[in-house]
Amino acid sequence: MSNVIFSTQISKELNRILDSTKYSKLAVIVDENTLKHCLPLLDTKDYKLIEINAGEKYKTLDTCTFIWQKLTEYSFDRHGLVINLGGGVIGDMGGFCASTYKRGIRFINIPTTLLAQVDASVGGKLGVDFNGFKNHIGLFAEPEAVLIDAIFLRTLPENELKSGYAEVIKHHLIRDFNGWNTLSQSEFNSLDWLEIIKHSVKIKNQIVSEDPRESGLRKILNFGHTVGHAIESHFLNTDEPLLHGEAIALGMICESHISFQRNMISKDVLNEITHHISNHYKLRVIKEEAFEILWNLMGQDKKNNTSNVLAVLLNSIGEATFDCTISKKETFEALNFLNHV
Ligand SMILES: NC(=O)c1ccc[n+]([C@@H]2O[C@H](COP(=O)([O-])OP(=O)(O)OC[C@H]3O[C@@H](n4cnc5c(N)ncnc54)[C@H](O)[C@@H]3O)[C@@H](O)[C@H]2O)c1
Ligand SMILES: O=C(O)C(=O)C[C@@H](O)[C@H](O)[C@H](O)COP(=O)(O)O
Ligand SMILES: [Zn+2]
Repeated sequence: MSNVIFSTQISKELNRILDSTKYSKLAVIVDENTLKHCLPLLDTKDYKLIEINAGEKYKTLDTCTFIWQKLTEYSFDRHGLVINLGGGVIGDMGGFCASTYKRGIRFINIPTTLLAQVDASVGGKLGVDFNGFKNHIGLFAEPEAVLIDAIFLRTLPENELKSGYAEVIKHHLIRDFNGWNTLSQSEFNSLDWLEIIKHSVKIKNQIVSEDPRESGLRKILNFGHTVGHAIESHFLNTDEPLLHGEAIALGMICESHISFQRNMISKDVLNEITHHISNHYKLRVIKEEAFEILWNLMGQDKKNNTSNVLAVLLNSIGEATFDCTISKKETFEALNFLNHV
């Protein structure tokens, strides 16, 4: 379970932690946006800056090589400390690089996007994309601490805020029926982000503490991701890539459709979920020729067993079930449903 600290004085809080931690050298990993918008909110001294390119398409082993090269150039030893200042890409990749450098040095996450604050910075899943497959190379390792301050959201573009909101929707759909009723009736622009972040972190931490290495229950945090990751990967290198949360939102519609087809949820529930998602996200038409490509991408999902594509389905709002084998036929029907929402 991650050690999450909520603060409204991020700089002070970080300095307090650094003052009480022994380390030989300090590195801060940023991308061009967090360099501009987030680093100025900290007054940390004596650190080496490692700047990478922003965005999912740089979540690769090549960027890891660059980070490992920098740590080596700066002569980091095993007592070095890394701060990941950024969204989920920096958190996943910076944590992976730290955890593998000289067999592992410590890292602190300072998530600066809604998505990273509600989901990615918590739970210890680290890694990078590989050969077009999401998070294909990685490991589990916990940060020393996760420092969350909603002040970072002030500079976050609206589409990135909405991307993070998809994981909030997910947390409610898998675990919180009452919360969903409130959330789905609220105006997006009047949501209290700090409360939302705290609630999502609580849900995620509860699940992760029961099953840190995803041998069972933790798989429910992957609702929407079997189809969603395939959609995200497929569009990543096109002119119209989707953000992670945007793809997961579409994946949640598809996986809800499969749940409906199996009489696990009613038509009304499917409509309610689809309506809420389509109100917040621009839906994408996926050409039928691409269905087969998506199915092949799903063939590499980390939840699968040797012969089946496995997904998380809903029994009702607030209750999810994992290890459900999904067929190609019902997946294509779900994609077809998505195309006609
Ligand atoms: N490890 C996990 O449990 C977990 C959970 C969910 C998602 N993820 C991963 O997280 C990644 C997505 O994370 P993300 O949505 O944060 O993407 P991201 O890290 O690419 O950040 C989104 C964009 O926002 C910019 N940005 C960051 N903070 C900003 C700020 N405060 N102001 C202005 N701009 C800012 C970034 O530079 C980037 O361009 C995906 O790779 C996904 O697979 C991991
Ligand atoms: O923490 C988890 O467990 C999750 O599944 C959270 C997801 O939102 C996240 O996108 C995660 O990185 C997906 O994991 P993966 O194992 O399918 O790559
Ligand atoms: Zn996700």
